[in-house]
Order: sequence, then structure tokens, then C-alpha cells
Amino acid sequence: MSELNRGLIEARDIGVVFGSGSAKVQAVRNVDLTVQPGEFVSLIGPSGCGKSSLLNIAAGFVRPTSGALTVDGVPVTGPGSDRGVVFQQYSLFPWLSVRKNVEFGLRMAGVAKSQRESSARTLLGLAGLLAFENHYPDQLSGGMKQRIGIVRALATSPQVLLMDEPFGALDTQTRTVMQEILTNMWQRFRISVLFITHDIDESVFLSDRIYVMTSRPGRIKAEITVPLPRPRTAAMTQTPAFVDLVNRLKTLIREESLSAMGSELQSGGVSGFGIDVGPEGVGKLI
Ligand SMILES: Nc1ncnc2c1ncn2[C@@H]1O[C@H](COP(=O)(O)OP(=O)(O)OP(=O)(O)O)[C@@H](O)[C@H]1O
Repeated sequence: MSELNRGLIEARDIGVVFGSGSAKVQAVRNVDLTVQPGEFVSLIGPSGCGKSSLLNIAAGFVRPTSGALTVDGVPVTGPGSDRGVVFQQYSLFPWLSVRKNVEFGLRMAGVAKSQRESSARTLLGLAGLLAFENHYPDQLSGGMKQRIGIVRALATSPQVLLMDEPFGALDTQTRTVMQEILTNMWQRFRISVLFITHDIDESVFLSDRIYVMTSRPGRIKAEITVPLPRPRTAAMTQTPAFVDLVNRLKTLIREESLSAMGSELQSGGVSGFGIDVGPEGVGKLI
């Protein structure tokens, strides 16, 4: 398989159950999803619908209770350097300098000192952070820390980047800049991205395709191709195509959030809370 054809993520009939007995939680049910090599795909849905569980399965941190997830046809059974992961919490090592943080995965992989230094410097330069290579994480802003997190995840040249609310802790301006930096890095590295966000505008701005999940147990409610050309620009966020799609997605998520709140209220003994839960099937929108 050539480099450009790598990074195919395929999840088939995934189910996730946590706990047992009365503490049993069915987090995810019958989820099929695909990320094509080089594609940017977002996963959105109401809180607690199982987005992080799916991403953690792809990362190899959680095993599915049923079904399988493969990367380039190989079942994921644990973490691996073919998949970079970025979380909302910065998870940098505070006792290591910026460059040593970026080098960490390469050091674990046995890459020679001079080579890992030069790879880390190249990546830090691309992210505009070379001047900070000898700083320590607590000397940096949140946006800078998250840029280092992305650079660190890319350092081992993974085929897949898995991102769980990576910009959730950042202010709106920093978040916008980070979205542009991520888009540039993604285009440069031609890597597959599976991205979780609660920010619907962000999912539309960044993605080729978006999966919308139902409330728990999470299933795929809709799969939507974003009809915007690339490169994406800030001006596009004002276009009718962008605004209409954001509104459609908000409606889909709102239906699910209401249905989740309705079931919680009903299971708590509150009656007369009339909510139409809607059809069970997966809607396919273009
Ligand atoms: N290790 C665990 N043990 C027990 N239950 C868990 C565990 N991890 C997740 N859950 C439960 O599984 C469900 C799905 O959680 P998950 O974090 O995957 O959802 P999410 O969509 O990412 O949520 P959010 O949007 O709020 O971050 C939730 O009800 C959660 O409480």
C-alpha cells in the first residue's frame, strides 16, 4: 500500500458496554464508520453519546465489546505509533522542554538523537514554534501548548490523527487560528483525521464528512458530506451553504439532546414530558 493510500479507518458494528449488573452502561451500539485515507471526518453528537469511547477504540485505549475497528485492514488491539492522539487536556510532560516533548515518541521508537532533533525542529518550525524549543510547557499559552500537542502527535509520522475536543479549552480567537493551523498541517501531511467536537461550526469548517450520533446508546444518526470547496476560508463561514449546514446539524443534535433529556426525566418518574424520539434508522444526507 503506498503512503497516500494509508490511514483507512473502518469501524464495523461496534458496540461498547461499560460495567456490569445494575451499573451496566450501553455506551455505543451498532456503529459503522469509515475514514478514507487522507480524509478529515468529524464525529458530533449529544454529551455522553459515546464519541470519546469510539475515538479511544481507534486509539487502542478501549476494546469494543462487539464488532471491530481496523486501520489499513489491521485490527486495533492497543496504542501504536501509526496513530497520533491529541486530547483536550494538553498532556505535555511539564519536566521536558518543548523540543524534548516533541522528540518523545521518536526517542521511544529508537530514533537517533541528531535525527530526532532535526525532525522536531522541522515540525516546530512549521507550527511557528521554533523560537520556543527550549521553553517548558508552563511558560506557554494554551494555544501554544495545543500546537505542541499536535506537532508531538505528528512527529512519528502516523497515518491517522485522532483528536478529542482538542480546542475545547481555548478561547474563540485562539480556536479559529488553531483550526487554520490544523488545516494547513493536515493538507501538508495528507493524514486521515478523526475529530471530535461539540462546536458545530468547527466541524463544518474543518471536515470533509461529518457523522452525527444519537443520544446514548450512540448510533450513527446521519452522515453528511460537507459541500464546501478547499481551501476553506474564514469568508466561507458567512455563506448560505455553511450557515444552512450548521443549522441542519444543530437541529439534528437538538433532537437527540431532547430525547436524552426526555428519557432521563421519564426514568426519574416525571410524566407528561411529551417528546418525539423520532425514527430509529440512520438518515443519510448529502
Ligand atoms: N470507563 C467507563 N466506565 C463506565 N462508564 C463509562 C466509561 N467511559 C464512558 N462511560 C460512559 O459511557 C457513555 C459514553 O461516554 P463517552 O465519554 O464516550 O461519551 P461522549 O459522547 O464522548 O461524551 P462527552 O461529549 O460528554 O464528552 C457515558 O454515559 C459515560 O458515562
